[in-house]
Amino acid sequence: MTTKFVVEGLPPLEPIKEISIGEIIYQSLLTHTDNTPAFVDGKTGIVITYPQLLSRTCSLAEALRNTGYGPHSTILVSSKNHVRFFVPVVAALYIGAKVTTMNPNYTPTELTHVMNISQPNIVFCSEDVVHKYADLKRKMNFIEKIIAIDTTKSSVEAESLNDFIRENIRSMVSTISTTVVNTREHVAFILYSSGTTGLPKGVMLTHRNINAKFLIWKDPRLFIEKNRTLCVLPFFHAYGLLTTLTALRANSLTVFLNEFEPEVYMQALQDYKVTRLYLAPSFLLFLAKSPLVLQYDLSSVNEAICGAAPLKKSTEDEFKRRFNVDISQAYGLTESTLAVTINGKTRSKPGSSGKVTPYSRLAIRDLETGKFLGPNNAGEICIKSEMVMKGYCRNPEATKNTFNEDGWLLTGDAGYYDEDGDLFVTDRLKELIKYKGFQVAPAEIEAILLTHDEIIECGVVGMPDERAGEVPLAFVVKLEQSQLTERDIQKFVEEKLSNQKWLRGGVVFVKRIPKNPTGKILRRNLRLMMKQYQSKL
Ligand SMILES: Nc1ncnc2c1ncn2[C@@H]1O[C@H](COP(=O)(O)OP(=O)(O)OP(=O)(O)O)[C@@H](O)[C@H]1O
Ligand SMILES: O=C(O)[C@H]1CSC(c2nc3ccc(O)cc3s2)=N1
Ligand SMILES: [Mg+2]
Repeated sequence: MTTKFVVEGLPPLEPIKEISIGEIIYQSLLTHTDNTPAFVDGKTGIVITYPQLLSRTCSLAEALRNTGYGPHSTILVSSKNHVRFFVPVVAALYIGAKVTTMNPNYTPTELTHVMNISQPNIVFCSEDVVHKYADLKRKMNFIEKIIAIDTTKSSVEAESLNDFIRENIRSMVSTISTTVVNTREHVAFILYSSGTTGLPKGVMLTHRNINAKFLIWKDPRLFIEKNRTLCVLPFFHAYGLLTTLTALRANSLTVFLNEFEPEVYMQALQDYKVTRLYLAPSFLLFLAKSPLVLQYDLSSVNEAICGAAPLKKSTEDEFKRRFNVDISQAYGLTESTLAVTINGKTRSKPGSSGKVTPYSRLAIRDLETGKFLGPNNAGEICIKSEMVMKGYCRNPEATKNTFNEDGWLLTGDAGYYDEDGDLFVTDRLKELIKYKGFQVAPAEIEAILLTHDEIIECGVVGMPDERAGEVPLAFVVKLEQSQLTERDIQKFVEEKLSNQKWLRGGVVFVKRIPKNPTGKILRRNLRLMMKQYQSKL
């Protein structure tokens, strides 16, 4: 296999050590003796300090060991963002248990799908979803115990976290001997991809994957290490989980919110003099456009990090005018422990997702021949990295289909890199619309629709058509008072895009576009809406 047309990552500053992330986090918590907060609930002001976090995680780890849990176990954390969310996460990592997380808003059907993948032995959840897991426990014999993390009251179905710890150790401890693991093989996390295209898959990330991520976040060429972070992203998704775990390792402050309430978000940003914002395009759009933002002091912010989906250049420019901060765009997947390219402090080009990170390599593969292409040629983005997953949990078939014969991760995304090695992500291959042999990118039509003043949100999918194969169909959320018609919108697109991209499938006006917690369009849900629309044609 030629190494020609492979983009090497930034040379690493240090080698990846063979120590568990439980030990790495434990060592950094030990150094943090002053009574400063690790987590603050941005809405209630409730705090857990670093010394409290150290004693709770060590005590819970001991209690888990005393009840038979260890490197053979899988521990589930399923809760809305909470000041104690990371207590079971870190305690599990100390004892070498695998950590899996799930969206507490999942329906029983969705939970059944993901539970059968990771098969957790013990569930740490918020009190409001104990009943869901108690129902599942009656059907799934691998679930042994349920512990509620946000209450002091135990119930028949779930012990409180404090009761579980108190009943299983003699006294609180603030030291632990963490379990030694084979960091290249031992799974640290089983995390679910966003379920944008198909049903979520259980991505297995090893301790070595996470170690590499920690080192990248420590890299002064890319990020400012010490920070005060505001995170409204869900801790149960890779983005919120891994970036917050990195903040813990760096002994930084994480101010979190449970949901995105604009006034609360802005007040927290100002009150806690937040320096780093983790964003997805939908939040960034609000910060760039909303008049509310201008009523607050934004001067503390010196880093804005955005990934997950394409970010329009105009939005990036508007944000920069307001915050006077360059956005660090990043590209990655759950399967690559998130970002493998980062447009970090050494900012390269607007609209680019930046340069390849240390410990990673990137190539662009021709869709027909599979051969790697040179600069400014679009094709499938392929990744090799110390951060690439071990595989999909209990899904060897999907794992095999996700790598090529040389072990490159096939991302399913289309893009190109320029002569400086800066990556530009153009679309997702799985979503391309096939109109008479043309490949039409939904994101391109969506970007045009969003330039219309009366269109708030939109999502484009390919509708089956016996003559053309597929035709673009747009779901549109328009301003309440807008008189826009289907034909107006079709003409708007016809004036701006070439023939194959016209909305021959039509336009459907809807109240909202289905999105996942990081603001990505759930196209498989759009396809279900399309089927309902088609049945009425
Ligand atoms: N900077 C970016 N620009 C464009 N797209 C991005 C960017 N960062 C991430 N993405 C998109 O997000 C995807 C990775 O997201 P994630 O792993 O959360 O799940 P998903 O791929 O959206 O869902 P699923 O794999 O379950 O269908 C990438 O494959 C890419 O399509
Ligand atoms: O890992 C990082 O460095 C941070 C910087 S921004 C980023 C993101 N990558 C993805 C990939 C998929 C997704 O659904 C969200 C994000 S945010 N990760
Ligand atoms: Mg994916």
